[in-house]
Amino acid sequence: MYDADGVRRAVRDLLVAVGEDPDRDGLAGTPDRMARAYREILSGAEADPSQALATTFDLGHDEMVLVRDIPFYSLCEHHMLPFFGTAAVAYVPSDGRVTGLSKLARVVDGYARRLQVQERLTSQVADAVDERLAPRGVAVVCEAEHLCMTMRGIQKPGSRTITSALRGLMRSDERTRGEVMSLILGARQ
Ligand SMILES: Nc1nc2c(ncn2[C@@H]2O[C@H](COP(=O)(O)OP(=O)(O)OP(=O)(O)O)[C@@H](O)[C@H]2O)c(=O)[nH]1
Ligand SMILES: [Zn+2]
Repeated sequence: MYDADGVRRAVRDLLVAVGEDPDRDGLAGTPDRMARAYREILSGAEADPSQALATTFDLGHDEMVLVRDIPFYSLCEHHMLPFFGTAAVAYVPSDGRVTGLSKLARVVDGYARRLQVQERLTSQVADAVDERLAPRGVAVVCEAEHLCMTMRGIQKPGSRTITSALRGLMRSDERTRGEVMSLILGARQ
């Protein structure tokens, strides 16, 4: 349960702990701003993002559907610093049962808006599509920059992490896997 008052208090304490004056002009509203910002950024934690996939329809389409270049923003659970990039979600419908294209982006958003690691984000999206649509195969690929690796620590700006989660046909059938991976990764610079 998100506790906005608790976040305000904690941010005020944090400002003091880092040697700031929480009452100075620029900072007076910061605890409240951060409480509102975190409510938004972490809003996926209290949701079941897979519900977005409850709406399905029968289009009689049995070939692969791929939505790629879906931007996402998340917070790494180790440092609470942003990691952000793009996700691609592909599936091969069974019985022509498909979902709205925007719903795939909603699922990515929902699982990104919580304290995360990139691997879990990737597999949660794949599992949600797998469970809700019961497709013949699912592939999810996320590519992201982690600020904990670029603005601090090892400081490797420009380094990108790619994670994938494959289910069903996308995992077991070499040709399908090759096709989806080249569609997802092929056009990248
Ligand atoms: N596997 C994985 N690791 C992540 C992710 N986000 C951050 N990390 C890593 O989590 C690790 C935490 O390592 P620790 O040694 O506990 O923390 P640290 O001392 O801050 O580590 P450094 O970042 O190496 O300075 C680091 O190697 C991060 O790069 C993620 O999404 N997936
Ligand atoms: Zn981190």
